[in-house]
Amino acid sequence: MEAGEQRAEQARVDQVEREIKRQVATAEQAVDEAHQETRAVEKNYSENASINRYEVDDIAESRSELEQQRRLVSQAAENENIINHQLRTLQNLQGSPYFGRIDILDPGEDEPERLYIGTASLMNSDRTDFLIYDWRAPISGVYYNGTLGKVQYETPAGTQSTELVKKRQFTIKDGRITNMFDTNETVGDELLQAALGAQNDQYMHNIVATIQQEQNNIIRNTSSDLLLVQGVAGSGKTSAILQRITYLLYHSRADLNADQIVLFSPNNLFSHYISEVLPSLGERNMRQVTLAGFLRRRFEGLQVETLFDRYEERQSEATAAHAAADFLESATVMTAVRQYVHQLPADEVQFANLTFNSQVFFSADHIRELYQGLPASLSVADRLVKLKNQLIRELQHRVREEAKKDWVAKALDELDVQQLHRLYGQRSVDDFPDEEAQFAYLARKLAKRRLRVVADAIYNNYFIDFYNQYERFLRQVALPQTISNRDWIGVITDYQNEIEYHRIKLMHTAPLLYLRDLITGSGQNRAFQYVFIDEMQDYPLATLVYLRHAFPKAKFTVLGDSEQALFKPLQLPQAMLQELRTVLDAKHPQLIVLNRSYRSTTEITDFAKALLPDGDQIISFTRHGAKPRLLVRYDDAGFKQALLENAVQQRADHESVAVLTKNREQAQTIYRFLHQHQLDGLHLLTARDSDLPTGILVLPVYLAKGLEFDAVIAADVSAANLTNVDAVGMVYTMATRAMHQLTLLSKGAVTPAINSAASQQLVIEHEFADKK
Ligand SMILES: Nc1ncnc2c1ncn2[C@@H]1O[C@H](COP(=O)(O)OP(=O)(O)OP(=O)(O)O)[C@@H](O)[C@H]1O
Repeated sequence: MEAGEQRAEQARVDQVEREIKRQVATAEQAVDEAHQETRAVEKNYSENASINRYEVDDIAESRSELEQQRRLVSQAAENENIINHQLRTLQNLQGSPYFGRIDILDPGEDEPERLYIGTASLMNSDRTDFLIYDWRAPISGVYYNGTLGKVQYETPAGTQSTELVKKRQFTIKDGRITNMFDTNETVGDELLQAALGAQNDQYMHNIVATIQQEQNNIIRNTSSDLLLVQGVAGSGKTSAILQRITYLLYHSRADLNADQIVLFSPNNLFSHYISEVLPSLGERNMRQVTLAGFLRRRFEGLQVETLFDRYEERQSEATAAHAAADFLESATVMTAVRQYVHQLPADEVQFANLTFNSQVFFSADHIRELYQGLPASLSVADRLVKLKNQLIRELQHRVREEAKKDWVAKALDELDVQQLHRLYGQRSVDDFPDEEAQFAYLARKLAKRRLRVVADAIYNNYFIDFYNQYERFLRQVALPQTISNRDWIGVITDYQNEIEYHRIKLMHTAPLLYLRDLITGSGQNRAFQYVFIDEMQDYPLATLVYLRHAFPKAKFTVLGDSEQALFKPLQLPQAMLQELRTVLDAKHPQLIVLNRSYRSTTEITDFAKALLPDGDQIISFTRHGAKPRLLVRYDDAGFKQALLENAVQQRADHESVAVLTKNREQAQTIYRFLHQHQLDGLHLLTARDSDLPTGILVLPVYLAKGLEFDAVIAADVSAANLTNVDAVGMVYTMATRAMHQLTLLSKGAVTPAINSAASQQLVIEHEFADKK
């Protein structure tokens, strides 16, 4: 490119940088002012709120004044938030204001228009012109999708046409253009190379400057209610959905906010790993939850087995147990639940006593009688609503009776002045004709307050024993032939025992929750508009059916890589789409397949793809590094020595080195061993951890899902250690976590999962004990 051209572009960058600086200064001042305003109204509010309300003559008036002040506080805080957000967005632009330029010639125009594209929009000082267009603006779609010539792009007003006459890409660092070129492709590999080589911390980066065309299709898809993304490891699935979230938030600002989006992420570490992406784009984070967290909230009081616990257990379980789990995790079992609830006879409902002060308040028999008195033509859920209303009416009656009892008079006597005032609520002494009326009022209020626990219990459906109900379901469900009656009895007994100890296995969670929700007609959240599920290959179908039920209004974006399935056999994307389409009841499903892998060097990807029977479809990105190494040691001491040497060596070269193991126990053993040698920055990561430090991290492979590290040491890939059918998925997942360097360690003969084609991609080193 001509030097003059670069000078002209640099001059523009300088001008834009000056404008950003000016706007940052204005925004900083506005932030200060807004902050002071918030402090002032807060101070006013807290001073007034702390006045003892009972000393104020007119309580009602003081309340409404306080309410008004509270509103002022929240308005001021909201205003401060908005200005802060604007400041952050401007600061993010500083130093690297844009990365692309498109010149477009609209129909009927003589001169092309020049548009610059960055992470956010920026207007000039008199707000007449865009200096930068947000990458999510409709016209920016042309940058990612279009090659030169006639192009179309989507806008809220419909499809528009234009002509793309130039596409230019920039790398701008600290306000200097370090690289710029014109291109006809989506985003040049050169830029991508630079971006991938520059990952230098433990956080995921936003990929906005280098989004690839097929990723762009994921990001800008607004028409599908089920978007299934099947992508090989490191193909940018997670990156693409994070960009998609910011895109959706940008486009539906008026009717979508971050609280209406939920991302199911594979583990707590992952949340930390991606936490920087959205803020770097000026967006608030969506809600994030792990499956374990979601279930924990729905099973309060029970300890729910996690995916990881299940995985650990499955390694040691007999195959008979697998058949039962497979059934309980299938969509079939969910259909059976639906049918069971639909036909649930009144005498089959497992009612429970409602108690108050350890005494039966409403007996199960009484509740059943009420239920049986309701029209059988109603659905179970509708009948329950009516039953609850009846119970509430009875409770009100009981409150009146209870108010006459001695315990109430006694409790009233014991109240201090403040408590008494609170009991009066809106009323005052003068509102009552005589003392008797006053006492009756207070007694009723007190009784009502004490009996609120019963009201809550009614409201929360505590009068049905769902654990028993589910057991009844299990006892009558039609079993597939793969499960013998004897094994099934074992499953039920195990379930009962677990409940006894306040625990529940993961395989029971979806059918049990579904059963509970269908009976009570609850558990659905209609506010959520988008549900994202990452690493979907680890989600049982039954769980997906349940999530569809729990978020009935949401569009689903489901991402996965069946090759990384640590828990189940491989499935083809098309078959998966069909299956999901049914279970998620989707009207406009779409499948997008990503075959290009960006994370790892060509050498690592070539090894990983050779592991898979259909690995040919994986396209490695051309970024070269050292060949992966396989070190085979035939005794424990040699193995440990190799591990230690490698960990130290890799750490000298890299920020993050992960030692990945098959399970928790092996991670602990390795950690203890390395710990004895006092390695710098050594960490053992567990399912509870949510911080992802740099250094040498020892963790089981399932906790590394979705993450990436500069260097990976896979320990141990011996045949003795990796015997299961899922050994291939395991080695594949371990290998594809590495960005730059991969070392495999084997104690003894190597697992057959590393076949001869894969072995050819390795530098192999054997060392026998007697050689040393
Ligand atoms: N268009 C892109 N531009 C720059 N970097 C990219 C791009 N796409 C992906 N990457 C990088 O490739 C790496 C892998 O991306 P990501 O984690 O999104 O892949 P994934 O498909 O979710 O992987 P996995 O399934 O293995 O967890 C990340 O470092 C990401 O920043």
